[in-house]
Amino acid sequence: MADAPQPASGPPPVFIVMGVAGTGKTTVGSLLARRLGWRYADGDEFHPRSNVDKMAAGTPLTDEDRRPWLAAIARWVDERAALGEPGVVSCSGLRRVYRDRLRGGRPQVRLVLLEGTRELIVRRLAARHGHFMRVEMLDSQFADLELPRPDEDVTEVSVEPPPDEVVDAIFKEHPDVERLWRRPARGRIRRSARDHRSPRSLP
Ligand SMILES: Nc1ncnc2c1ncn2[C@@H]1O[C@H](COP(=O)(O)OP(=O)(O)OP(=O)(O)O)[C@@H](O)[C@H]1O
Ligand SMILES: O=C(O)[C@H](O)[C@@H](O)[C@H](O)[C@H](O)CO
Repeated sequence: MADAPQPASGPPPVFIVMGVAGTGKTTVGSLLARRLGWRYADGDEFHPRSNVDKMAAGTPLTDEDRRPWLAAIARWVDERAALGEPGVVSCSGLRRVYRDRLRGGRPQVRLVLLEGTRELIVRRLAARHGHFMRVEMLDSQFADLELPRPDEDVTEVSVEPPPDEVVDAIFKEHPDVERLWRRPARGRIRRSARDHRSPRSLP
């Protein structure tokens, strides 16, 4: 991180973008990372195959199923710190115990919860194709969701506006990241033809 001003101490920030399936974690998380020039990792990539198969078959995950997945995401956060790099990772983070596990001993973690009504998310999931997580799973996701209490210091943002505005709302609550941690437009200069395509169509 040669050209970003370093804060007084501690590892660079890592955002964990959370929310029930279909709230836009991938869409918003990857855009947030792109606008900051940071690395993005998708929480779905950390699931063991057995979890993906289970979700695809329409069975909600249990605490036990989620344990190795959360551990793998926590490892990614720790790797960022070891490299001295910031990052963004998505993770549903539905229950408080999961959030505590992810942020425990990691002061650089900033939790962001994406929020939308069931009706809005149903509409978006119904319009999304080719994803293992189907709209039928949404009720179980809302059932597991434990809304953060004020002591958790979670940034809650509505996903009703378009993705760019959702990211603006996150920046508004974290004004230091753009000022201190935005990386030069490396991604923009080198971005591939693929990145020039418009994002997945938004309903
Ligand atoms: N702010 C937004 N406005 C309009 N459409 C959106 C917005 N955010 C996401 N979408 C659309 O909603 C759908 C779900 O978004 P996305 O796949 O990013 O959610 P997700 O939380 O990552 O889902 P999952 O947890 O199942 O992986 C996608 O089709 C996406 O294009
Ligand atoms: O916690 C969970 O129930 C799951 O991990 C899901 O939330 C998925 O990771 C994802 O959000 C679906 O695509």
